[in-house]
Amino acid sequence: MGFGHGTEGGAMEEDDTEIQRRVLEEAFGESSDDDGPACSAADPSLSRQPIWESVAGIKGLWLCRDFLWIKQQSLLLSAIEREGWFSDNSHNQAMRFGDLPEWATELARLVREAACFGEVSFEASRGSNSEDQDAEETCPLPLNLLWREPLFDQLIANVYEPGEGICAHVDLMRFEDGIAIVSLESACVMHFTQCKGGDGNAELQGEETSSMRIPILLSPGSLVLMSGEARYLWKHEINRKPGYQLWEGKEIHQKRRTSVTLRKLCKSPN
Ligand SMILES: O=C(O)CCC(=O)C(=O)O
Ligand SMILES: [Fe+2]
Repeated sequence: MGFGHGTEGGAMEEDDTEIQRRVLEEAFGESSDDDGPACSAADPSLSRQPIWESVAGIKGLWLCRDFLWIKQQSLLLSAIEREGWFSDNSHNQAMRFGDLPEWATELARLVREAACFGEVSFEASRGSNSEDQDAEETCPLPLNLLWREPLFDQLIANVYEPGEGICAHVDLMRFEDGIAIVSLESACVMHFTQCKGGDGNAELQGEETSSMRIPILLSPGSLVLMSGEARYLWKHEINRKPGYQLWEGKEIHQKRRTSVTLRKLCKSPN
């Protein structure tokens, strides 16, 4: 397991990989080989509880700011670098389907663990109307999604240079509900805009309802989970044109940003 899986030989390389493996075990805890749920209330690998915030006004949108520690963030980044997807600077996006690299499987395990064990902070989620919250909304992922196998079987890694973003979209309908986005390197603002009519049409690029536009700050190491309305009835976008990356009244200094999106493909009809 782990984010380090060098392919080249050499004592140095092996040492590095071994160190990375040990660091990961300390940082992430050993992964479970059990067939059943990988975590329980007594899981000894749990050394801290991530805090989840729901996003006011958007059902099914959850943010975990402290998902990855700094050390974990750099291990994840180096695992992505080792893939060599972006080494010649000619690509800024890579996709994988089916069997994911080991580090992505580990990341998916951490997403599940965080959703299982994380604590919902109603204070941090302030602004959301607690009366509107039903029982399902106290878990960042509905249980039927949380325990599906595999949790994810598709990944996209995106690298954004300053000024680059992603235009408003709803993820394709060929992906199931329950999407995770992990942010690395630098912060950005992601905006959510409600889809007109809310019929969840594939790849909506169309009209929006009035001015419902909700920003969330994606800091490095954070995790976003989208399900239900957030996944189907809201578009998300990252606009890094000058003037759009404002947080608490201040323009965010733009640097390179890397993200990993994890999704699950819908079963194809036989
Ligand atoms: O890079 C991100 O944070 C979002 C990526 C995304 O929305 C997508 O690939 O569908
Ligand atoms: Fe997306």
